[in-house]
Amino acid sequence: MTSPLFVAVDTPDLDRARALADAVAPHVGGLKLGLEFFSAHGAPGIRAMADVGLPIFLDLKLHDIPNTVGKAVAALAPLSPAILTVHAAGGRAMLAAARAAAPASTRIVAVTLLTSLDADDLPTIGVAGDAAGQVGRLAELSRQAGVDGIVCSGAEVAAARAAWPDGYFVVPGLRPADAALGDQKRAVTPRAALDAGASVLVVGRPITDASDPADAARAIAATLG
Ligand SMILES: O=c1ccn([C@@H]2O[C@H](COP(=O)(O)O)[C@@H](O)[C@H]2O)c(=O)[nH]1
Repeated sequence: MTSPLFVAVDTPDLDRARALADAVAPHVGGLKLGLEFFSAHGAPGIRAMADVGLPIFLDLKLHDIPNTVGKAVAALAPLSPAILTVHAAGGRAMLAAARAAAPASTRIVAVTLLTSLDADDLPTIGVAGDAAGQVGRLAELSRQAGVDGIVCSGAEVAAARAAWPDGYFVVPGLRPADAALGDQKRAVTPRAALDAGASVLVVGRPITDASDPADAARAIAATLG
């Protein structure tokens, strides 16, 4: 079975990204490339990373008016990402435009509430209530808009799975028990997220900042088996 573990290759250095990907490839199911890498290398960089032979998760978190997001998704289609992110807060029409513009082979997943935010942050961004409520509302909007799933933290994925049994749930902000949180605030372990119903587990710095990234990826993968 394909591993649900995707490594977040967050670096602007193409040689380092490629070396990291080659090192961890035997232990992961895919590569997540986001704003840091894409801003530095664009489409040619994504093609270079696709040569590793793993599915590519393009985490660009698109958030704009429906026409702009639809055209951006269409422009990205030649890269054939397995997963592409948009922000659920862009609204129903934007989500539907993203889904309509993507190839069938690309899963469109909508970011609900960033895992770097917690209850203290919610009033500062105009959200009343708690994280679970906000994720639940945006998950339902995403489902109704016809996208494939959502991005949420491991703390919300069980409820999301219960409400949307065939949804595709991407969970970042994961940390092995002894790992530094960094800027993540709603972290759980990769195993806990998998048990709660995650489809994809995203792990970055606990692997990429390790002295031996391949061994760190192998150790996390071993907890999932
Ligand atoms: O809510 C979100 C959405 C995306 N991310 C991305 O996942 C990785 C996490 O990296 P770590 O080093 O494991 O913290 C990173 O690329 C984020 O852009 C997220 O963390 N939370």
